Amino acid sequence: MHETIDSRHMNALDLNCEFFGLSRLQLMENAGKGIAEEILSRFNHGRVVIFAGTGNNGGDAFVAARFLKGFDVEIVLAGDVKSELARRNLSILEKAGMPVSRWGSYEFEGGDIIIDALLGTGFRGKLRGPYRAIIHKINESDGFKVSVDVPSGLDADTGEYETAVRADLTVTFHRAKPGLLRAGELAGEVVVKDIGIPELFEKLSGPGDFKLAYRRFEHAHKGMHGRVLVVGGSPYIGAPVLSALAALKAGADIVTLAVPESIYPQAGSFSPELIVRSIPGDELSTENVSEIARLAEKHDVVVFGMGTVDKGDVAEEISERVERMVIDAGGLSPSIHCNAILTPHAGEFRRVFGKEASEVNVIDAAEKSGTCIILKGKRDIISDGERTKYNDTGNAGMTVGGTGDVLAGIAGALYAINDDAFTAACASAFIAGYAGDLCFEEKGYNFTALDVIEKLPHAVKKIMELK
Ligand SMILES: NC(=O)C1=CN([C@@H]2O[C@H](COP(=O)(O)OP(=O)(O)OC[C@H]3O[C@@H](n4cnc5c(N)ncnc54)[C@H](O)[C@@H]3O)[C@@H](O)[C@H]2O)[C@H](O)CC1
Ligand SMILES: [K+]
Repeated sequence: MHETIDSRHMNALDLNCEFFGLSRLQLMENAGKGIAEEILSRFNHGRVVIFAGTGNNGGDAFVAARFLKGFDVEIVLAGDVKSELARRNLSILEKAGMPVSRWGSYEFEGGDIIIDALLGTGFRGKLRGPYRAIIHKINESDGFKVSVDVPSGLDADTGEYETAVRADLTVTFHRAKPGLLRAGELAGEVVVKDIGIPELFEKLSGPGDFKLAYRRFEHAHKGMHGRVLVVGGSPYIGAPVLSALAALKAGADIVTLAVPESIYPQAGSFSPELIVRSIPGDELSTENVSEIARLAEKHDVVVFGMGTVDKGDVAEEISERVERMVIDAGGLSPSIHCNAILTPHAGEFRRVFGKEASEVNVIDAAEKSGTCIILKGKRDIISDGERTKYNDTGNAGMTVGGTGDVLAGIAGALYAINDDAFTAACASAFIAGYAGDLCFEEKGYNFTALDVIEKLPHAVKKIMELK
């Protein structure tokens, strides 16, 4: 497990915890109690001045204040508290009669302990408003300075800062932030507090993983949200069509479906939303590689193999000519020469890698093949050899034919807009299963692959609305 966690991944983990039932209010309570514990282990009385910002960093300190019994605590707000969680904890203090002042109308006369809860992982850009002035006041005071999560003004990821609190102690949560390791003296003593996030929650894909991968740009032009080339079919016709439709519903702007001419008429008749191309021959072969590579030039990713049998050799040759692939079904091969996401189920994994489909073997196969593997199952296992996560979304209704093709299409759409295969793979496994769960809620187990595709936009909307 990594020593540090950056802000984006910490936020993603928070969202995942909430999705798995561990609320941010609970995390804030644990964070606040952790701050108080560190203070109580060093002091047993004194004047405490808490400088609080407008977000959850302030919220943590409002919780801490409740545990500082025997201390003379006062709160100074830098501005209107925006975070609902922080506001809830502030109103508890107000009801408890704790003095709360506003920076503008507050005379700072120092304190024994100064708690810096102005800015944490939500700090972006240049310091705005009164923050620079408050930080200077804090740094001038001779109280014992405790920074919540990170010294305010420090970029939690890069460690860069212009004006930042010079802390004696920094109490950070769950894992250290990369910026803290680069901040040298500035952060003072750094203590990492466990805030009760189960280890498995850090290994389970959740909505936070999807939000790390999915983006929609306001001022975008066609193609910016991904151009996916789906190549497959023969002997099966429907499979590559399902992947292509899934890529569209997962947000890709342009999806081209390329199939052997033997099935072109049928494959081309399924949907006007797809650009359909015919490749010479009854079935795919290595002779088609130049044609496929030419088509791939206008696309960000090639999704290959759905509806084919035993086309690993074709996949290998394509992988020498393109940047990025998603490979499924008959296209699976252990020797792919480009960045790729492979989506085998247990049987396919045994066939392709000649080993049992266990977590250890998936990690080993991903490492040796230099690819990212999604081993599909009741619990999907996703690994790029270095990082490994699971996905538990989905249900028994997804054993119906075609859901694997749907996952391959989704992975194509997300890999088209993410350079990191692992990020795209975790997000794909999560949203495919989540869409299946929404289908189950509506229809029970007898839904089909087309139902999952139809549910995708709704699934994405629900996840992106989560704050
Ligand atoms: N899992 C955890 O680790 C938990 C961490 N917690 C704490 O939450 C903060 C992050 O909270 P967030 O609300 O996302 O952001 P901040 O409080 O850090 O700041 C946002 C706040 O500040 C304003 N702001 C942002 N940049 C600037 C700027 N340049 N100038 C002025 N103001 C700025 C912005 O408008 C926001 O209102 C984390 O550090 C932990 O302390 C959770 O409480 C528990 C779980
Ligand atoms: K802080």
